[in-house]
Amino acid sequence: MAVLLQAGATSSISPSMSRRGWWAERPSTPTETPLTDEVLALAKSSDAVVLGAMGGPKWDGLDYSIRPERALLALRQELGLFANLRPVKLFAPLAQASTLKPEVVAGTDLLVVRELTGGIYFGQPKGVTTEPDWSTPRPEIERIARVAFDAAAGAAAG
Ligand SMILES: CC(C)[C@H](C(=O)O)[C@@H](O)C(=O)O
Repeated sequence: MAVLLQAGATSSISPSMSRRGWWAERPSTPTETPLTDEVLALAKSSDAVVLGAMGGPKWDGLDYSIRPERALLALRQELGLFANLRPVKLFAPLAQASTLKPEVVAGTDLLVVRELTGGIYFGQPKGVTTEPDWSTPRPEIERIARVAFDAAAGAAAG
């Protein structure tokens, strides 16, 4: 947030930020949902949501319904954030820090595109079938493929 505020201070963008969520406000022993209706409404009315890393051993014993990552999953679903872009780029000076041989990682520059709101991500439908119903997954697959191919086309164009 400090970086974003600094960026705002030196540009024409003036971010107004609100740090919310139980992990931000009451990180001791939460007993309620990690994403309240109020915080969700705030997220929906915002131009952007910055979500930092969450979770940790401290919260491992919590019931699944109130674990920190439930907020992450709910935000993704409620905001329709289906495309997750995870760039993997090797900075040459860090090649020696990799567990892989430098000659193997040299030049690594790729983008992992991950679907985050569809039935497949949430493990739906459950069970095993020899004749899957593609009516729902097909649009989900097409939209994430479009994001991936657009990114690839953009990268190829330089
Ligand atoms: C919390 C977990 C379900 C989530 C995921 O794997 O989707 C997170 O680890 C991530 O990488 O965004």
